[in-house]
Amino acid sequence: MFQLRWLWANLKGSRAVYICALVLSVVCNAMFVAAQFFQSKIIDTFISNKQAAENLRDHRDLLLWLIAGMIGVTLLRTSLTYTCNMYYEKASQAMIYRIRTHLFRKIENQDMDFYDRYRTGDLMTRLTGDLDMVRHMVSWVISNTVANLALFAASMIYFFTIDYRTALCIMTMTPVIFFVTRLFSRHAGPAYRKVRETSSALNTAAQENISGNRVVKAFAKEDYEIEKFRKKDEEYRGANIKAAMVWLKYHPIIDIAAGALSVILLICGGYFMIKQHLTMGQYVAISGLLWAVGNPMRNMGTYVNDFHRFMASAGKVIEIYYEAPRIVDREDAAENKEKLRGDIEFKNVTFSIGEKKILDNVSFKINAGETVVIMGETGSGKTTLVNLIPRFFDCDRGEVLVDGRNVRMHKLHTLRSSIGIATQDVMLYSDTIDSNIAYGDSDMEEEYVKRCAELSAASDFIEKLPDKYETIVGERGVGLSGGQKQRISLARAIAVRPAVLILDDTTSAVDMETEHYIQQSLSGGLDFECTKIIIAQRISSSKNADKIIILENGKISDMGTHDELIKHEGYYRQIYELQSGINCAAESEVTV
Ligand SMILES: Nc1ncnc2c1ncn2[C@@H]1O[C@H](COP(=O)(O)OP(=O)(O)OP(=O)(O)O)[C@@H](O)[C@H]1O
Repeated sequence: MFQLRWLWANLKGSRAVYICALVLSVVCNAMFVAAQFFQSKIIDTFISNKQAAENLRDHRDLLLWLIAGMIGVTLLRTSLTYTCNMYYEKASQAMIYRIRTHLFRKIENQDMDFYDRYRTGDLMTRLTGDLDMVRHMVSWVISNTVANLALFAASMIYFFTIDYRTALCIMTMTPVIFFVTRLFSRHAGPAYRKVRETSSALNTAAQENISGNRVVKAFAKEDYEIEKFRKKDEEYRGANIKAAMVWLKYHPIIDIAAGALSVILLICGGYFMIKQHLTMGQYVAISGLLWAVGNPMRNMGTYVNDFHRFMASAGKVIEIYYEAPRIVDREDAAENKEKLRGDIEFKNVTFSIGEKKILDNVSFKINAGETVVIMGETGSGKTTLVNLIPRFFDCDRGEVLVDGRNVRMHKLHTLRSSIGIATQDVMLYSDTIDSNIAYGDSDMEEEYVKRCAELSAASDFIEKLPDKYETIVGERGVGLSGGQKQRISLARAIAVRPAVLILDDTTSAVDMETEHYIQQSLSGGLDFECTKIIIAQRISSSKNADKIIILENGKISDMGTHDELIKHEGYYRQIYELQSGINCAAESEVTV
């Protein structure tokens, strides 16, 4: 079974501790039999024996030894059980720590399309509930199954040493339990897979609702969302009930079979006692240990239940565990230690998502230090185009070159750390503004953080906040306006002193005056050289650009400077006329 082999592989480093725990667990359970052995000796020699009084007088030492043995075994068992549980806990926690860290690293290093395929709620379920189930398997299910099997085996061996006839009668119930458990196991698997699926859907619904609460409120759709969540909750409840019903259907049979053991012992044990195959002490010993045979039978269902829960959860964890990103460093990638310059070239680049062609034969060149504005209708492929530069995606045909080298031949870390991006969808971490700007660089000087905030026109509003740069901005920057969040995001992108600065509609939510200030800062205020690629819709952003690229349905329909583009009919001139109120055609007629 792959899941179990995977568990074993992940126990690396803690295997010795885990095996010790398993052995201790077997020893502890076998000790129940030892205690019963001392008890049966005491009864047979000092209670039910015809010479009990003489034995008590003549063999008092033996009695004391037997009592000491009983107490000693119990004390030893208790302390060993404590050690054993500690070992289980240590091994399982170490294993789950390793898996969790590995999983998180895997998720962090996935390609962009991974996040389209998996929903956040589902990934969270895998990292929490599913992992907990894996730990439960190691620390509880396996340990208890081994303990119960040891208890069952030790008791049965003891019964056989006492009287094989009585032991065989007790054993008659074993095939019944085995058969019922197998039948139950076959139905439990699908039921628990369904529980797992519905739990993930429930978590996703909750997560999406919490993070999208503002949309819900804006549209006054609380009732609609509550109803949607209720349905998911109902499905989850239904799946749980179904899974429980599977167990409840078989449980009475197992319970009856385990309960029948007492009747069997009463009838058969009584008969063999009359026939003098069994002494009173032996009968009491078997009777006293009957729970050790009955309980494992009863518990079998619980373990099978948990085993199927584990299989469903482990399957989900393993899926991510072995998920490999396609965009990785090539072995022959250049070991470029120096900062990139920022020359960019697209050579006949074509890129599709599924069957849909997003970029079609795109070619252009940007020299280091230039400012290039990309414009085009919504959905024309602007974001996709800039996403190819840091290799968020790889193009299907053609080449994307940075500093004259194909991006596939750069080390990913070198490439991406040379690019600063302020994305369309601003994400601020639940941390201080200072930490959001100096993202991941705790050594960044406060003065430099402030300088970046100034350049992005963020310092004025930050200074007015109660804790200034130490103000905590909530998840996704709750408490800040869209424009304020955009400016912090821009400061974060500048702070890495990138060779290429990509701004994807970063100033769409700021007023014209602030936008003008930001443009001035970017063109003359940066203390480092960088190529600026700006996706924008406003002519004010593109007027002074070295180059403007117009995208239409994934193709470059026009390219040039502002002055060149307004000279002829096209998308840019249309936008220019619309935004400035100037009619270019009429003006040129007047000039002529
Ligand atoms: N993950 C995806 N799966 C499928 N199609 C996608 C995906 N991402 C983008 N697209 C499609 O690719 C096309 C280009 O998207 P892109 O985001 O690059 O456009 P855009 O010009 O930046 O648009 P906007 O101005 O609205 O941001 C769109 O038609 C979009 O539907």
